[in-house]
Amino acid sequence: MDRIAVEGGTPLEGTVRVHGAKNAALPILAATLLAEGVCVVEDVPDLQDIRVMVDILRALGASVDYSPPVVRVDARRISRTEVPEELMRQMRSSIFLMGPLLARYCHARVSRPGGCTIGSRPIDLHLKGLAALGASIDEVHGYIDCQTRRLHGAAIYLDTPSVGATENLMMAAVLAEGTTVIGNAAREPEIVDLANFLNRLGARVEGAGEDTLVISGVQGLIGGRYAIIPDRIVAGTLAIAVSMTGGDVTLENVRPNHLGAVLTKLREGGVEIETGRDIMRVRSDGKLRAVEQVRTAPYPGFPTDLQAPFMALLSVAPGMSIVAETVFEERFKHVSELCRMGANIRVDLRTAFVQGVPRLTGAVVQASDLRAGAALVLAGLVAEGTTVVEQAHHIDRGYQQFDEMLRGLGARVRRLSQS
Ligand SMILES: CC(=O)N[C@H]1[C@@H](OP(=O)(O)OP(=O)(O)OC[C@H]2O[C@@H](n3ccc(=O)[nH]c3=O)[C@H](O)[C@@H]2O)O[C@H](CO)[C@@H](O)[C@@H]1O
Ligand SMILES: C=C(OP(=O)(O)O)C(=O)O
Repeated sequence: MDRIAVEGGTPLEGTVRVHGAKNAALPILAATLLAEGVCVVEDVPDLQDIRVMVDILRALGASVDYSPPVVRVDARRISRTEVPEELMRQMRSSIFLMGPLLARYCHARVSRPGGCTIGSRPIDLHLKGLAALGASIDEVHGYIDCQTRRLHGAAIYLDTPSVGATENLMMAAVLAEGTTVIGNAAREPEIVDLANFLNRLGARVEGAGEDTLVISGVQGLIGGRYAIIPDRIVAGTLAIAVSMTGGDVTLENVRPNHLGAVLTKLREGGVEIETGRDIMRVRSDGKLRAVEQVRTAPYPGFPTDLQAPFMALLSVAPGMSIVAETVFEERFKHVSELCRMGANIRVDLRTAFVQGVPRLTGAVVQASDLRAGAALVLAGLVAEGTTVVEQAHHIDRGYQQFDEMLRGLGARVRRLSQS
């Protein structure tokens, strides 16, 4: 298992291009199954989860040419509608195969998906929504078997604005007979990206980015070419890193308007940020202020995926900051590791009280999941001495060559590979 070693104390300087968004690319690659022609998807990041999605598409019989950052999928000769269990288990996004397989082939057999262990992560909203669209669903021996004669439009209300359920149901509804209305839909930029991709192929999805989606089913989708949006979580992580270390970094290929809540909190913490349409400059002298309250929430709220990296920042911001995690019930696993590095954080249920300390000290710490791992690398960038982040494979699920990206900005970061 790889580890990442970080020597703290170097300000970050320079320019970096942010790669395409993992959380947009994954559902879009699943959606290529819906097309009757070839799809070419550009700016797909080179990440472990993407490789798993490519393996799944190939296992189903699609012909996939994967030359990062471009993926070409020809799904005209699908031979199988069951996703192999060993691939299902490797990531949460394997659940995205359900909607497209059902819509196009009237059958899908999957097991429960894997993914970051940040809470119980049920899939009840996916299953309830698919049932409303006309799927009959049986769950036995750990497998979920769904079939239908043809999906039909329905009025669906999501009890919580689940990103994954919104995407799965959108993909199922584009080929359903009639109109589907999804109420309390998620509004994340990745939802808009998926809707834009589907519409490029001839689907009729309206309202993406708002809380009600209206999807008018069509007979079939054609192929097409599409470029994925920049990864707002990678951009946010880098902006937080610069804010902590001090320095001056220009991020290219970003959409600052996707980062509203994060930029507000960084400015509150004393960081200077200039934004253009797809560029952002972050400047900091490394002297941060505590922020009163960070509360994660569905978009446009503060993203739960940046809660851990932001907590690394707050752990060295003088004063008391309060962080409330409202999206996932077990997303504080980085706290014990930050405390191992000298942070002063107390957790009460889903609220963390962070008392900023003057300095962190390097230690051997464990990445429990993707964003927790990134947070520990960020903490290492400002810690005295050496930090070794174990289980670095979690970080590779969401950041393309994170160590190299940071080295390019002057950080002293090394990957220690173990066979
Ligand atoms: C691949 C991808 O895009 N992953 C993102 C996606 O995950 P994911 O799509 O899994 O997250 P959801 O938006 O579905 O989850 C939000 C909340 O809804 C609950 N829930 C979800 C589905 C369901 O059927 N029932 C239910 O109760 C979850 O337990 C959680 O508490 O959105 C999360 C929230 O922004 C991000 O942290 C993940 O990075
Ligand atoms: C939780 C995440 O990913 P996933 O939903 O794929 O587990 C994430 O990207 O932070």
